[in-house]
Amino acid sequence: QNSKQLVLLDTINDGFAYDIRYATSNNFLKEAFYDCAACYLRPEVANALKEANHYFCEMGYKIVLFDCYRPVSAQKKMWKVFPNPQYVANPYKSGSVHNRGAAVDISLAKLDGIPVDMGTDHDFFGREAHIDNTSLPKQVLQNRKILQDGMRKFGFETIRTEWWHFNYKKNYSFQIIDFNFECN
Ligand SMILES: C[C@@H](N)C(=O)N[C@H](C)C(=O)O
Ligand SMILES: [Zn+2]
Repeated sequence: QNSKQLVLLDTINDGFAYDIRYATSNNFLKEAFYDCAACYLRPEVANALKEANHYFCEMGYKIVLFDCYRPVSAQKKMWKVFPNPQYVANPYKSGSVHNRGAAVDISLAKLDGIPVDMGTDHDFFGREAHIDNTSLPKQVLQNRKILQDGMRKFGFETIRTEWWHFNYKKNYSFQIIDFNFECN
């Protein structure tokens, strides 16, 4: 049942760059807690993201994926380390839109792979990552605007505290999915 609710993004489109942080130790838990670097999403979310990537590609960028569907067990691990609902959704309340296969953590890179400067790294939990923080270099503000404007065109919404996080429009009305990554 669950595997039908989610699709692997690379079976829909191969134009994305992958940097799935929770499959590596380069994340705020400092340990890999995904079995593989996969991006699972609900089909309608995957299709919207494909359209967004096409739009960015025409502008000379591609989407870099940091996180897509996130198992509830992973959300609980995060909450144990950093129980601050401004930055990590509480798995014991409504949970995260990632747990519903309808949120992504992303950035942009140029088509040659050079990362675009967004001012902080993924999962920098502080004021510099907030999208209403205008005390940042002009180029960073411009880069974030390109990302946000592009994503909004395809049905994605921002959250105030994380420039990298986007919820697909129906967000919390999607059911939580309990699924473990299928890895080759
Ligand atoms: C943990 C961070 N990458 C993230 O996705 N935060 C939001 C608020 C979430 O947990 O849904
Ligand atoms: Zn997120």
